[in-house]
Amino acid sequence: MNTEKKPGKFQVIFRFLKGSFYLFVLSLVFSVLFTACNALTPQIIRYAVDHILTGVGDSYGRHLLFLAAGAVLVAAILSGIFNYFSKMTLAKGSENFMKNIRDTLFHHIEKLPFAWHVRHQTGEIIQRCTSDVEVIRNFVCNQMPDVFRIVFLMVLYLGIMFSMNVKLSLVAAAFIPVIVGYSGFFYSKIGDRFMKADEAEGALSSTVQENLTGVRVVRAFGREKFEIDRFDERNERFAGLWIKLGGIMSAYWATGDFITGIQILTVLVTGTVLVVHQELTLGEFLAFVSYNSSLTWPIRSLGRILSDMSKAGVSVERVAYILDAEEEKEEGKALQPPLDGDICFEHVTFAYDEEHPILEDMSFTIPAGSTFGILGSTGSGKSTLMHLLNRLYDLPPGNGRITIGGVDIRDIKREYLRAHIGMVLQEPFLFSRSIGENISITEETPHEERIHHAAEIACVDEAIEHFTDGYNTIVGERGVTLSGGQKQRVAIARTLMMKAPILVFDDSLSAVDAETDAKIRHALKAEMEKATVLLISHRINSLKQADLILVMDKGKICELGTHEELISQEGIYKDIYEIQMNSDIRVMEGGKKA
Ligand SMILES: Nc1ncnc2c1ncn2[C@@H]1O[C@H](COP(=O)(O)OP(=O)(O)OP(=O)(O)O)[C@@H](O)[C@H]1O
Repeated sequence: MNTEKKPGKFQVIFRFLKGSFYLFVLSLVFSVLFTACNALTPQIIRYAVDHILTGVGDSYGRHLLFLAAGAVLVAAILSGIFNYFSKMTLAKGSENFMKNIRDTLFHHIEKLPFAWHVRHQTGEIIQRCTSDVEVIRNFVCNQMPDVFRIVFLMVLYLGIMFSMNVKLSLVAAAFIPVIVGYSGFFYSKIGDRFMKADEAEGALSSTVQENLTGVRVVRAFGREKFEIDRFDERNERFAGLWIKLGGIMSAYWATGDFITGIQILTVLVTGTVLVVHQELTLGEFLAFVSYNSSLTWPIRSLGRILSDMSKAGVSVERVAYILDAEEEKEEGKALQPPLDGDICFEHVTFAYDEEHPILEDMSFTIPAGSTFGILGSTGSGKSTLMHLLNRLYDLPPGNGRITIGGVDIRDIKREYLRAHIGMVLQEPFLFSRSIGENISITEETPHEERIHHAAEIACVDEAIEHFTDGYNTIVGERGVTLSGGQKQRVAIARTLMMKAPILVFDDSLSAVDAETDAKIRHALKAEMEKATVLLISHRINSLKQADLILVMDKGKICELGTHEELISQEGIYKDIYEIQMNSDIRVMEGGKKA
């Protein structure tokens, strides 16, 4: 059990502030200076009204007026400069902060075990890495500095206001808890509605995404009307939720404006009375009104920011969930032995979860340099054997062992093991890059000749040269669409580039016609003479040249032998052989008649 104490929410955030914390501090210092400069202007106005206005007719008065105008100008220039540096350092700090989060998340996700990726939906992970990270960015880079700035502004302005007139300040300040409380309460109540609208947006965009990626299925099954109706229904729900929200928000703004209006009105009336009673000078009154109106917007937004900030906690938890997931650890001896020996499965028993055993007590040996065929019904556990061989999953202690050249693979460094086992999967994944880049993905310095040679062995060179851009043709959404068979062959070429001593073909020729399949296998055998080849296939024709063939069913070994041995005895292999031979004959006869 992991006894390490999990970091608290703020610790999670602080680790990303490394290297940029000083920028946030600088930004706050500039923001303080900016606010202080802004606070000067009403004081200059106050002085001008109380001391200059009466004597502006004489030259001394005019001199003072110019000084006051100059002071306002200097305050405006300084405030502009401080504002610029405050925003600039904040932007720099924010980008560094975001870069740190993105780097950490991506590097961490790359190192998470395969099982973790299987258990989690890609969409969910992407949402945590985008939307939740955005909420955290907003919290750290906007909301926290805003709260600091607003609180400082309130303390400074209220301090100045109280120093001018306590009575009027008490009247103005009495409204602050009402305004902050009102917007805070409102946003905390409306939060659920925003969440529902966000979910509706998610549902709407996933409908669009599914339809774009699954356009062929939609057309082939004539589901356009159904999909359009589904989209319309979701679109309507989404629009409905936002219209309702729009109504509620309008009421909120109107009520907020009303409360603020009442506050300004009260300050105006009280201030006028105080001026009339000579408890306040005209200049002080004007400065007071100016400070009061400068406080209105920040105070109104404070409640919203505070209530929004509570959402960041959930997002931090969602991102921390990914960061807390344990990376793949090397627990064995991390050896790097030569991998050209026999591969032995010894009493291998395995289950992905406790309830469903997948492999049961499987023991067999794959002689070094041989071609080893595996046949079995779907779901019988063939790919699982390969997951174990590649250490995508480790065999728990007591569940048997797998050795290569006598070394338990749990003691072989994962990275090394995987770099020496070339895997070609049934549904290969190609990156949205050029075909050449896809083939040479494992090469530090791609070599054109080697790329072409690998493509030739995989029988895909002609097809590639047929494209206008040849090996520079981009694969995927931005480029050409390769057929299933072409993709499989590009993936084979990619694996051949590894020059791995062990090659696994997991039903990876299923989309290739029988003739090309045979051609590829012969070329492969000639090229990779010494390699141990594991060939998983449903086609007897592909398997029959193998040195040994393992037949499995429901996670158990049923038969093991050469093609000749297996067809000379009753069993699954012979049954499948006969079915496939008969259907081949029927196809040939059909062809002749036609
Ligand atoms: N990562 C996984 N997590 C949980 N269960 C899995 C996982 N991979 C496969 N299984 C389950 O294990 C069983 C064996 O799957 P496996 O892919 O090994 O079969 P297979 O013989 O290769 O099938 P096919 O010929 O259809 O590819 C199946 O029931 C499958 O649902």
